[in-house]
Amino acid sequence: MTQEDLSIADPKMTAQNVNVFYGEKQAINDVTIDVGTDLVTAFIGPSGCGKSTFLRSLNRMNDTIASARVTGKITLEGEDIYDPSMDVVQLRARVGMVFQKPNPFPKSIYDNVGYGPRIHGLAPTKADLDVIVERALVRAGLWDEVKDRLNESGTALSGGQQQRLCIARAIAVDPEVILMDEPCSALDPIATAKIEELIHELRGKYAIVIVTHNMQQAARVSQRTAFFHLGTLVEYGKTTDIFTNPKQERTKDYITGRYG
Ligand SMILES: Nc1ncnc2c1ncn2[C@@H]1O[C@H](COP(=O)(O)OP(=O)(O)OP(=O)(O)O)[C@@H](O)[C@H]1O
Repeated sequence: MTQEDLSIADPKMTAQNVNVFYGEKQAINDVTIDVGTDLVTAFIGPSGCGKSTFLRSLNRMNDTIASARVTGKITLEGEDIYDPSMDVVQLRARVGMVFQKPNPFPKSIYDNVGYGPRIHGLAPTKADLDVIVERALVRAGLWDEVKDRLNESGTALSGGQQQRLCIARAIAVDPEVILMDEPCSALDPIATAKIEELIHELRGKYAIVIVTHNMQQAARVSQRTAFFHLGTLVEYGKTTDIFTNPKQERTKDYITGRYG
C-alpha cells in the first residue's frame, strides 16, 4: 500500500496529533487521520481503546464532560473546530451525531426532525419546514412508514425506526459529516440491515464516520478503516486491505479474533 493510495485530496475533516485526556488519564494518544468527503470511515478496536472518545472529539461532544481535554488540531473544511471563535451549536449541526441507543426527543415525529431546522433558521415558513421534514425522512428511509402519523410521538416507534428518526434528525440540518457511535448495537438484525443500507445510500452526500464493534459491519459499510488500540491509531487503510492484508501484527491479531 503506498502513501498515495490513502491520501485524501480534499479531506472534509483532519485531525493532527490529537490527544484526549480525562483528568490525568490519557485516552487518545497522538492520533492523526483525515476524513474523506465521500467515504465511510469505520473506527474499530477492542473495548476501551478510545474509539468513542476520538469520535466525540470530532464535534466537540467531549466538551460536555468536565474532565475531558483535547490537544492537537482538528479541522472542518480547514477551520480549527477548537478555535474559540467556533460556534459549537453550529459545529454540531455541521457534524451531526447518531448514538448507540436511539434517543428521539419526547416529541412528535415531525418535531423530532423539524426542531433543528427551526432553531437554526433553515425554515422561514411552515411550508419550508414541511419540505425539509419530508426530505429528511425520505433520505432516512422512514417516510413511507411514518407519513400518516407524523404527529405521533417519536418514542412510540420501534428501535430501528427510532434510530432512522435520529438519522433523519441529523440530516435535517444539512450536515457535512455524520458521526455514528455503534448505531446498530441496540438493534435486531433486520433493523441493522436497514441502517447499513441507509449508510450506503447516504455515502457521497455526507462524510460518514462509524464506530463499530462488529467487524463484518465495518467490512460491509466502510471504504476506510482505522484500527485503534490502547488510545493509539495502530493502522489506517482501505477497508479491504485492513481485513485481508493488515500490516501491523496488532491489527492482524484483532481481526482474526485473537483478542478484543
Ligand atoms: N467520561 C469519562 N471519564 C473518564 N474516563 C472515560 C470517560 N469516557 C471514557 N473514558 C475512558 O477512556 C478510555 C476510552 O474509552 P472509550 O469509551 O472512548 O473507548 P471505546 O473504544 O469507545 O470503548 P467501547 O468500545 O467499550 O465503547 C477508557 O479507558 C474509558 O474508561
